[in-house]
Amino acid sequence: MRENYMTYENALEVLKKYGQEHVLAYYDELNDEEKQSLISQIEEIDFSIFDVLKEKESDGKEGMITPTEVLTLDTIKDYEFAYKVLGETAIQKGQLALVMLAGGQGTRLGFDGPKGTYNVGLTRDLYIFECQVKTILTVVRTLGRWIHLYIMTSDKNYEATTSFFAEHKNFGYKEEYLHFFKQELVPSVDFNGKILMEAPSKICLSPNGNGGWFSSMKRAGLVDQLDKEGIRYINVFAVDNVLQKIADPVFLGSMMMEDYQSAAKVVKKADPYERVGVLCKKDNKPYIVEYYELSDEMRYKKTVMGEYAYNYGVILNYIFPVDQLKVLLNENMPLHTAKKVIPYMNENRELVKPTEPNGYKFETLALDMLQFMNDCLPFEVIREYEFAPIKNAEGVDSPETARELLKKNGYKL
Ligand SMILES: CC(=O)N[C@H]1[C@@H](OP(=O)(O)O)O[C@H](CO)[C@@H](O)[C@@H]1O
Repeated sequence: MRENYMTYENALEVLKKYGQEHVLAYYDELNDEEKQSLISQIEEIDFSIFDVLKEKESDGKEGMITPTEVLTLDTIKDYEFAYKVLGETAIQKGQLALVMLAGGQGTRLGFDGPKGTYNVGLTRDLYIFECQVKTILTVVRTLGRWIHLYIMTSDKNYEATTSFFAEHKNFGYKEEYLHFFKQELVPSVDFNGKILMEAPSKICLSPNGNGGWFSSMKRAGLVDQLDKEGIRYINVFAVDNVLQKIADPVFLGSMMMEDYQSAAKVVKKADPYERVGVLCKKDNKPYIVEYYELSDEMRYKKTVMGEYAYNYGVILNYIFPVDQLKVLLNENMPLHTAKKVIPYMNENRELVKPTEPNGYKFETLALDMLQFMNDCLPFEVIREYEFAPIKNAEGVDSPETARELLKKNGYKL
């Protein structure tokens, strides 16, 4: 068991600050191991959510949403060579690192285990993690330079993920360029904002959403490593899109040449209902409206040319300069709350499984990072070449649709 860095006094102090001392109510009755475990959980908590909650109550101001210009396929083609040279040079200098968001549990996919360990092959094994690593290896081999790859897992799937990589010899990726870190946890609270407990030594915790990836890197001590290595840009991407280009020099070069503070790969939406976040502007700053928050008014709005005004969706593949990400560490990311059924311990120390929602779970979303950047370059990609997400067990965005696209791109399944 690892050493605790936080003491009981430290823990009590933080909890008091947020009116949550009840978390330590049974501390004296716990054995040493339980005591240590409870303090560790408190240490892992991202308490800033309570600050955001307070702000949320007081603000509620809405901004003005407008469409955004996109760097379209045609323009990219015209400048491709120049973008590529610039991007390749930066990668060869070791200025780019990669972050794979692999904390999800694959619930929609109905798959038990880290999503990246899902086997999409038919007659041979082809794991989602393998697809991503192979894509990166192509760039590594072409440019003759290893690229640091950071993989974010949840607390729950950390062991399963690291041992899966070890079992498969990292799919050929050089060990010293491969790093794993855990996503921070946030406590679930009741409707009065009090942290729920599962047992006297166990807080109800859940992962803090994919928006916390950089603060989780910071907490894991990896931001210092970025600085030491002279890494200036981070390409962050979702584990589930098996066709995406990662460490794409053209994408990186376009952001550098056009001098943007962030860049997002986008596709033309397949239809107004496609479940992708829509890239637009809010009060002239980059903004993404997630699909479940998109109003019909925005969904069907047309331009004077008769096209959908909000026609580009993000594929969850972004580049951010490290110095901008550091600035963001001082900001409170917007918090998305969901009412959930959360099993909890009552006053009699019994575990209760409610039938109705009894509290809130919190998440920050990666797409919310964009609004803290002054600008964002929307970079269009061809969906048939770069967008094959595996999210659902069947139907759209399923293993079946991904396989079709993989085959079209020359993969042997
Ligand atoms: C919070 C977040 O980043 N959501 C992303 C993500 O959606 P999920 O349905 O949460 O997997 O991937 C989509 C692309 O596959 C992207 O369009 C959307 O914005």
